[in-house]
Amino acid sequence: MIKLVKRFLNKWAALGAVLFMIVQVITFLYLPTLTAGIINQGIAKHDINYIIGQGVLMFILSILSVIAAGGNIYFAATQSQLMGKKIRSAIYRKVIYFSEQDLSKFGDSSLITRATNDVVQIQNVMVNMLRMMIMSPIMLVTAIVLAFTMSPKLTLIFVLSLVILVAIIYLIMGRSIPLFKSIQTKTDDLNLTFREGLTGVRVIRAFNRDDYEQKRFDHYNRDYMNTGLKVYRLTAMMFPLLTVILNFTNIGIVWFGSQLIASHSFAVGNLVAFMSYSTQILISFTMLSFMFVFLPRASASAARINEVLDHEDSITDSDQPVQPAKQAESTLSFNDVSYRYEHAEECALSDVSFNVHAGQTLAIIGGTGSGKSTLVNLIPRLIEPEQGSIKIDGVDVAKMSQFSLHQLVSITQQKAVLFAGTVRSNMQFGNREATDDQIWHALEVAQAADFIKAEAGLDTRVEQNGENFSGGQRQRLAIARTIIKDAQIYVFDDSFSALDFKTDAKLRGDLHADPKISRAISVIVAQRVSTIANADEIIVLDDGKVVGQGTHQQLLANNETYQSIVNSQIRTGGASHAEK
Ligand SMILES: Nc1ncnc2c1ncn2[C@@H]1O[C@H](COP(=O)(O)OP(=O)(O)OP(=O)(O)O)[C@@H](O)[C@H]1O
Repeated sequence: MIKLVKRFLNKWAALGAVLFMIVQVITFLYLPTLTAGIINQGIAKHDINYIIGQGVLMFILSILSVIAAGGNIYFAATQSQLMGKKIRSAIYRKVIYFSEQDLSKFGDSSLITRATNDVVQIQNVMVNMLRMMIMSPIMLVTAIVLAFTMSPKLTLIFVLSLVILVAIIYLIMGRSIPLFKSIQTKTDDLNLTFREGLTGVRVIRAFNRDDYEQKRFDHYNRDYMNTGLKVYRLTAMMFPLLTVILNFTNIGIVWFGSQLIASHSFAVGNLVAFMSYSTQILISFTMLSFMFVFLPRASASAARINEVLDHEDSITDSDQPVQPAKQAESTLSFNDVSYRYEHAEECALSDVSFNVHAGQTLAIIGGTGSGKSTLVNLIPRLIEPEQGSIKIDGVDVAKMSQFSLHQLVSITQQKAVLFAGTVRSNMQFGNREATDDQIWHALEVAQAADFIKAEAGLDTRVEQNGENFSGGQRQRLAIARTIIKDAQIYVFDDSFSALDFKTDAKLRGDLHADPKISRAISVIVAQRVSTIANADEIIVLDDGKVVGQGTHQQLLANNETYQSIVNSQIRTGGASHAEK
C-alpha cells in the first residue's frame, strides 16, 4: 500500500489536504478551551465583555473550521481521483505489453477487476486517509495532551479505555483481514462467470443451459455475499463496542470529576471542556476504526495491483537492441525451434527449421492442434521459444526491439479482432498514414471492398469486436489491415478458412499480383490444400513435429501425411481447387 501511494501520490493535492486538515484540527481543539474560559472566567465572575470577546472568537474559529473542512475535502477528492487515474493508466500500459503467457497467468477478468474495483478501494482509502485517518490520530493525541494538562488523574480513565479499544480492534481486524483479501478474489470469480455468460450467451441458450449457468453464477454470487456478510458482521461489532466503552468513560469522568469539583481541586468549566475532549476522542476513535475497515481491504487491493505492476514481463527487449541491416533479399529462418506452453508436459512445437526468402511463400498445414498458430506466433515474438532461434535477415528476433520487430512483421491472427470505430480507423491501425486510396486498394485485395461500398464506405461503423460483420467479412477486414502495413513479412494465420473457395482463390491471386506483398515473405497457415498448393515451400505439421517439407508436388509424391490430407479433402471437395 505504502509503495503504491509513494509511486502515485500527487504531492501538491496531498499537501493542500493536509494543510487544511491541520487548520481544522487546531480550530476544533481550541473551542473547548474557550468554552472552559467562558464558564470559569466569564460566567463565574460575571464578566460580560469577556464572554462577548470569547464568543466572537469562537464564531470566527467555527467559520474557519468549516472553510478548512471544505478545502480538505476538495484536495482529498482531487488527490484520490488523480491517483486512481494514474494507477489505471499504469496498469493498462503494463498489461498492453504482456505476452500471452503473462496474460493467461492473471486472466482477463482478474486484470479488469484489478484495474477497476481494486483501484476504487485505493481511492476510497486515499480520501479517508486525507480526511480523517491523519486527522483522527492528531486529534486523539492532542485531545489527550490537553486533557492531561487539565487533570492527569481524569486522563487515566481515557488511557484505560483506549487500551481496551485497541485490543478489541486488534481482535476484530485479525479475523477480517483474510476475509477482505478473499473478497477481491471472489470478485474475480464473479466477473469471470459473468463475462463467460455474456460472451457465450447464444451457446447457453442454444444448448438450453440457462438454468445451469444461472446456478453456476448464483453459486459464486452467494459465495461473494456470504464472505461480505461475515466481514461486515465482524466490523459492525466495532461501533457498538466503541460506544459502550466511551459512554462508560464519560460516566467515569463525571463521577470522578464531580468529586474533584467537590474538593475544590477542579473547576466546573474544566469539566465541561473535559467532556468536549471526551466527545472528540470518541469521534476520533470512530474515524480511526473506519480506517481499520478500509485499510485491510485497500492493502489487499494494493497487493493485487502491485503484483501486476511489478510483474516481470516474460518477453522483454534486450539492453542493446540490434536492428537488422537492410538486405537486398530479406530472409526468415527458424533454427531447431521448440516451444512448450507453461505447465504443458509436451512441446507444442519441436525442432522446427526452415529458411524462406523475400518473394517466397511459406505455407504451414496440419491437423487441429498440430502447432500451426504456435509456429507463426513465434515470428513477431508473441511467445518466446524454449529452444532454438528465429532470425530475420540473420538477426535473432530476441535481440531486436519489439517495436522494430513489429514493424517488420504484419500478422492476421486466427481470430479476427476488430476495434469499435469505423472501417477507416480500423485500417489505420495497420498504417496510420494510410490514405483513402491505399485503404480502398487493401480492401480490394482482401475482397472486402464490395460489402464496405454497400454500406457507408470507409465511414462504416465497426461495433465492438466487429460484431456487425459476419465471420468471413471480419476476416477480410483483418487481412486488409495486415496488408496495408508496409512490412517485410506478412503472416496469415488460418485467415482464409471462413472464405468460400472462389473468394479464397481470388484473394490469393490478388495478393500475388500486389507488388508490395509479392516482394515480401508470406507465411500462410491453412487447413485447405487449395489455399497453399502454390506455395514455394510447405511445412506439414503433426503433433508439433515437422513430418514433411517441400513443394505441393514433392509432398504429393512422397509424404504420407500430406497425401492423407489431400485425399480427405478430395473426398470433401476441398482439394479440387488446389491448382487454381
Ligand atoms: N495458451 C495455451 N496454453 C496451453 N496449451 C496451448 C495453448 N495454446 C495452444 N496450446 C496447445 O498447443 C498445441 C498447438 O496449438 P496450436 O494453436 O498451435 O494448434 P493449431 O495447429 O494452430 O490448431 P488449429 O488448427 O485448431 O488452430 C495444442 O495441443 C494446444 O492444445
